[in-house]
Amino acid sequence: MITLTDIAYVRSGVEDLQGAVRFASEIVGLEVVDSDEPGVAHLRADARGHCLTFVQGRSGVISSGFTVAGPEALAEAETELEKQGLLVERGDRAGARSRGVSEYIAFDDPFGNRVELAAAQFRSADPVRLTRGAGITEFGHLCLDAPDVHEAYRFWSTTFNARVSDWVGDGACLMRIDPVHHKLAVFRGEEAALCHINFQVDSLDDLMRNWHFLVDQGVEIVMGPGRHPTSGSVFLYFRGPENLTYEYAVGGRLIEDDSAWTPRVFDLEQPSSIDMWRGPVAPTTRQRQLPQTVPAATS
Ligand SMILES: O=C(O)c1cccc(O)c1O
Ligand SMILES: [Fe+2]
Repeated sequence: MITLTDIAYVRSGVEDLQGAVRFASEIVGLEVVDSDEPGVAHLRADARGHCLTFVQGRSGVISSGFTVAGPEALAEAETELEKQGLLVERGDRAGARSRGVSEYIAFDDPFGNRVELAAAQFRSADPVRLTRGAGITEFGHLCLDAPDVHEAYRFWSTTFNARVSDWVGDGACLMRIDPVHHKLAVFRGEEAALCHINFQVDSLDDLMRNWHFLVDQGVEIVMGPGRHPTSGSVFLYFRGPENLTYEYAVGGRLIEDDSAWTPRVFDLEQPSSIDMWRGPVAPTTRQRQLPQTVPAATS
């Protein structure tokens, strides 16, 4: 079993690099990190050197990154994944540098979501300079799509240390890899995709201020403000350029004692299973997974 220690980053292809960066910084509030790579832009939310990277090119998610404990754990993971019959690619130096990690491997999950594991993600000792006072505290979770969430859970819980915290029927599997209620979620979708990327904010005031700010800026609100009965967080989903859905959330339960927690199943047919305040539920947008047409190591 491979132990994931944290989520690390999302890497996304965008046709309009400037537009994507402008939205992520001026609207979402992330810090733009200096980059000397042409056609590549990095954004920062927390102590991670960066957690969101845009690569000029075809629109769609390129990969989702996680960390393991170190180089030995990464080598073991590589062996383990190959033993399972997965095609594992070793990242090269340029790829590692671009990801802000020491070394990494890449593979596709059974549904075609590109997953990367890093031995270490570089931290930055510089204070985060959020572009506006959005109150972002951290990259909270990432959510992938797969046609069968139970099958997805079999993969994430047998190959990795992911534990289901709650189900929303056959529609969503919310998984933890540490006490945070979920850092990884899989939603039912027709094909592999990035459903959304979550940033935690400091307070309910931040979330509500952000909501008004987004509305003022003409940003499409996908859903919320609402409250998830599962994690208990207050959320707001909104749509950025090229179908990248962002979520701000505040709060969210911690599950400190694994043995004391029984995953709950909420009825997918009930709107209150996603928003216990029963706000309007809009279809979420998703960023489709780009096929790996070039070796992952250089993409
Ligand atoms: O926080 C949650 O519980 C949650 C539930 C459904 C969908 C989500 O994106 C969530 O973050
Ligand atoms: Fe979420």
